[in-house]
Amino acid sequence: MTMQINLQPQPLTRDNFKAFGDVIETADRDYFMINDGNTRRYHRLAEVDTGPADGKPIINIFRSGAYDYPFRIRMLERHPHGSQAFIPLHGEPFLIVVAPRADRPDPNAIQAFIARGDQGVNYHRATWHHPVLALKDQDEFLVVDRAGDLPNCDEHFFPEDLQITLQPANT
Ligand SMILES: NC(=O)N[C@@H](O)C(=O)O
Ligand code: NI
Repeated sequence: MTMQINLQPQPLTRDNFKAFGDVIETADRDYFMINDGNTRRYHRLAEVDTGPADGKPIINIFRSGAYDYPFRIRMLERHPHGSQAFIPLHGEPFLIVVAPRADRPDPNAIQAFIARGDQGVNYHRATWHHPVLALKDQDEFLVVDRAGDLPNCDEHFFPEDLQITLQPANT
């Protein structure tokens, strides 16, 4: 018998995402002035966690195709040795699907969010998440994560009789 789980994306906020990571945004965030009063510094919105010894923080750009929604979530992944941040480069909203850190993702604990185009996310180390879910085809994201010798991407595929569906966001 197929078990169905429907995910309805909710607006991303600092509070509703804090179990999974950080929201990178300027809205309602503290800042201080630098550069002789010409620049606001929104300081330390998130930290880059590079985990064990040889980890190095790296900066990447992901250019991603967009899926059609509703979209079936067949797997989640995690990075056990470091954080991973996604910052949209073109002001486009995007979707996020996460589950709490655990040996395996709990399907009943999966949550979906929609990020505004002026929000990014920083997944904390080992947070289960779906690979980037762009809403606009070929959208680009600045991605800050970890390079190192240790394998840093665990994938978990859900059983075929578990149908997890990510619904379109109410925009
Ligand atoms: N594998 C990879 O670099 N990308 C994923 O980690 C992702 O979260 O999109
Ligand atoms: Ni990832």
